[in-house]
Amino acid sequence: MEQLTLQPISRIDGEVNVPGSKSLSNRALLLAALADGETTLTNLLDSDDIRHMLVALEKLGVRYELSDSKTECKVQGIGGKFKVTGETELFLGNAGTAMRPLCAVLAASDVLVTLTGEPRMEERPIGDLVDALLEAGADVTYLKNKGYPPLRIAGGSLSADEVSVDGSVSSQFLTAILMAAPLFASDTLIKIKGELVSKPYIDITLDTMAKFGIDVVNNDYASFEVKGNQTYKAPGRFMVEGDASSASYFLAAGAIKGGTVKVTGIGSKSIQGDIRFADVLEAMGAKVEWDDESITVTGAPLKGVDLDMNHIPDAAMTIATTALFAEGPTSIRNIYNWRVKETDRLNAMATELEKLGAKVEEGHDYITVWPTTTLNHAAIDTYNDHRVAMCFSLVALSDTPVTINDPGCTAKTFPDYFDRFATICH
Ligand SMILES: O=C(O)C1=C[C@@H](OP(=O)(O)O)[C@@H](O)[C@H](O)C1
Ligand SMILES: C=C(OP(=O)(O)O)C(=O)O
Repeated sequence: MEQLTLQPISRIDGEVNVPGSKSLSNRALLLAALADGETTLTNLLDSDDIRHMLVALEKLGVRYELSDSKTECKVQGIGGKFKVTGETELFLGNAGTAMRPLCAVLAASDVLVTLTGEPRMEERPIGDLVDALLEAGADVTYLKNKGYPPLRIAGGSLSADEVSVDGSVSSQFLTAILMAAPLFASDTLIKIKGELVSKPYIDITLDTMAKFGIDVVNNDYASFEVKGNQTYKAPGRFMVEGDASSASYFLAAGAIKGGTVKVTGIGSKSIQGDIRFADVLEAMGAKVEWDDESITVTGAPLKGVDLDMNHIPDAAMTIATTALFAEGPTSIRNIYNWRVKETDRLNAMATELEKLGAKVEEGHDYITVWPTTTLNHAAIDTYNDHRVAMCFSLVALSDTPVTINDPGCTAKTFPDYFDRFATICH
């Protein structure tokens, strides 16, 4: 297995332009494919999750041209539902932003498809989304375990005056129904069951749909109204913002060991909820400056915090390792769904932090981390989880080296993460 050892870093300083947002890239690609007209996407993320969406769209008959850098893509929209004859298999890796929205859109299209993925994808729930689609008349069957991919979808006309979707495990189920609902044969009232998690991702969905010409009525996140029989309209150009979750590692490094780190490509105008990660760093004691297109963090002594981070589930992982550098314990709360992402992240983070010598309490839906004066040099297992690999790079900001097992797993969302991280390490 490949390993990367990072030696202790004495100073952090610099500017980093983060690659395009995963969440926006995959939403915009799918809507550009469905839209009437041509869309040029710029600053597209080039990573495994996006590649899976691109390959799937190609198999669904969508024509696009990808630039050599793979960050610009001209998509010829099909102007309606997908129509493919014969049976098609789409392999979607471990990309939730491909699996969930494609599942819903394909259920409403004229296709016969199987959706498959990596072994971990077969353990990531999708039953709440399938249940909602069944209410609208979809034909979806589980090929292995009930409630999990792989799935077989015999697409067709969907309609329901009302569908209810449970939002308490993943917001991606609601995102998927929202994106598919304009293709339904009737107007739909989408009602949310349970406590909606990761709410800011719904704002990304609604904002992207609006840019593709579809307005949704949002009744305070309790229900949503979407008109049926609509066609997405190509906006001409769609510029993908930088990825706010990817920014978190650089911003945290600045907070811990700055110097000053300026991240460009996202800023106060960003639609991504993960920009609120900078507020957590500020609450811990770092100095944060906002611009429309950048966020700048300057280091200061940090103190532990006790916060609900349900709204920033991905960036919150970065707080778990930042906590090693704060005075006093840090609790990250209301993050049960860490358990159903790339790995059981609550367990993975607790296990790896303990290897470093930190005291950790792993709760059902929270984690508390106590800093320790000396850290052990450990080989961090990454569980094929890009974020475990990236957030443990921060351990090198201590006096102890850190070894990251399988650093290549960052390819899911940030293939050259370690090279970019090196540019701010001095
Ligand atoms: O819609 C999205 O783009 C995402 C929603 C979040 O998932 P959950 O809603 O499952 O928390 C997030 O963790 C994921 O990385 C991306
Ligand atoms: C949870 C994540 O990914 P996915 O989009 O596959 O859910 C993530 O990127 O942290």
